[in-house]
Amino acid sequence: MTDRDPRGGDALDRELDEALALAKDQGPYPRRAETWAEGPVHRDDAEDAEDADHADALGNPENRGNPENRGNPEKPEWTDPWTTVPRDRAPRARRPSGAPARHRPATTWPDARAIAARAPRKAVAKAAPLARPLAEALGHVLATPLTALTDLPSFDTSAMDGWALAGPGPWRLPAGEQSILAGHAESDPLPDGHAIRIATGARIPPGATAVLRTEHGTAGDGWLYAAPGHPVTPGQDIRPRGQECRSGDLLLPAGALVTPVILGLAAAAGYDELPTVPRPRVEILVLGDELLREGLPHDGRIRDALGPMLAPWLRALGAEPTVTRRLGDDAEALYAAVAGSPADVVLTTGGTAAGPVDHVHPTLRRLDAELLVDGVAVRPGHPMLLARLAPEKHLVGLPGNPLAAVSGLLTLAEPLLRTLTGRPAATPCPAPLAAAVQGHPRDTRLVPVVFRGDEALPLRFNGPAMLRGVAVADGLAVIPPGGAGRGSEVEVLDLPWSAAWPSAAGGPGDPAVGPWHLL
Ligand SMILES: Nc1nc2c(c(=O)[nH]1)N[C@H]1C(S)=C(S)[C@@H](COP(=O)(O)OP(=O)(O)OC[C@H]3O[C@@H](n4cnc5c(N)ncnc54)[C@H](O)[C@@H]3O)O[C@H]1N2
Ligand code: MOO
Repeated sequence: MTDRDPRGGDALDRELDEALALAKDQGPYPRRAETWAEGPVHRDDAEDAEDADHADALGNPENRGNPENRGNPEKPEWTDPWTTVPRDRAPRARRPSGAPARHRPATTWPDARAIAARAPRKAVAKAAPLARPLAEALGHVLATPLTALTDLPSFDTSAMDGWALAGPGPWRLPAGEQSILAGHAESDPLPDGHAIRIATGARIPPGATAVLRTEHGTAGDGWLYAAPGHPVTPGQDIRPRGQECRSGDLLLPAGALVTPVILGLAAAAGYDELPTVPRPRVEILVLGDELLREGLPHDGRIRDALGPMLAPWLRALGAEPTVTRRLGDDAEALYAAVAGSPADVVLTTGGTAAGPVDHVHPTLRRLDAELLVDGVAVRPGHPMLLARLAPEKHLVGLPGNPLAAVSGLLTLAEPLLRTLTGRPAATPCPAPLAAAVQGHPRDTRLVPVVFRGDEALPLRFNGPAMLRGVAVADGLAVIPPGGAGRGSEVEVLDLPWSAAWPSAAGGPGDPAVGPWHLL
């Protein structure tokens, strides 16, 4: 960090000292040294100016800030990506005049995730497992490893419709229309040189050495002949007992999130119910007087984009969203809701910054909460926070801008819930970038991408207030401070449903794809 900072190490060291002194002065809030550990990053005028310079370098034809440059690709229009005020009218610093400076060093993005992952002192996963019928287990987390209760297949099985045969041909067929069908009990042994009709999934009779597919054999006059070009090899088209697993084999580790496929596998392996982790309960508090629950935006009011999105997303992370409450900008209502919440995790949206109706910090102070993360060096979403309200009760404060809230969800809520549910971290999934991505000088960026072949293609509509890019994304690329060139390998955070999108998004003509610019 120091290397990249144009102000030099001494200035930064001084700032860190100031920040630490300030932290001590602030008493119990924040109480954790972790919050300050990764200085010296804090918002100040100099950094605001850097943001502005950075935005200059990007250029942004999406932006209609400067009418002089409209439509001129050589001279991109400029706006401060955070305030969207054109440069000629933008103040150099975003801090409201007269407002006290908030010198809180942001936690680095990797540290923020690590802090969130180790925040719970006692994983909910350690509680006694709940046995759930398969029909109710979807989306829950396995409390114990899933071991096979049977061999699979549980008997030697015909893989094709045709004839079961014993030894080399031609083969004698039984008189009449005898067939062995799926579900039949074990049939009589098949003598050498004999064959019998068999269906896919039926038990192979004792003595049979292979299956000949219907289309590869000719039957007539009580004899079966293999068609020319289709010699029979021993074992062909027989699925031997235990081919997929033996009884007692480990099929899945504890901590796996139960998907539709896992329900199928568990049923095949003999389960009627699954041992699941009790889900951490999450209460969602949506803040903002401006938010509408229905209809079109009007009179400066906008639709609540987060209320509908968060509960299903949390469920996909193995949590139990108990209720979504819209509290407006009412400090007392927020205090009462957080103080009285019986949930394991309270998730707030909006109100994390320093505006006149941003009540999250004051509420946490009032509750004497332990602030574990107070701002993260990530774009979008830097005002996100994580607090401990009680030994086993946490609050994740998501910023109000919708993509910033997604960033907070992936940065803080996902690791916290992962630990609470006893799930392992996903294996990092690096992919080469299909286009260069401009970075923030010192913050990590999370940018929606789609996979095209092996490459991650950055999407447009990636501004903090936009969901249009992430709505069609396969994941969010983690762009390190300073940016990443075309072809450079970056981590891509998966979205729980990304497999549903491979061909739907990013095709020719999809406006979500390029030309790519940071918004
Ligand atoms: N002085 C500063 N102001 C701001 C800073 C800063 O560092 N200093 N950071 C900016 C950034 S970045 C973000 S992100 C926001 C975060 O603000 P809050 O968490 O306090 O969120 P709000 O002010 O309540 O809302 C921000 C924005 O998002 C809209 N919003 C809120 N909730 C929803 C929702 N459920 N659905 C759709 N849109 C929502 C809200 O109307 C605002 O437009 O602060 C910046 N300011
Ligand atoms: O605009 Mo803010 O970066 O967190 O969304």
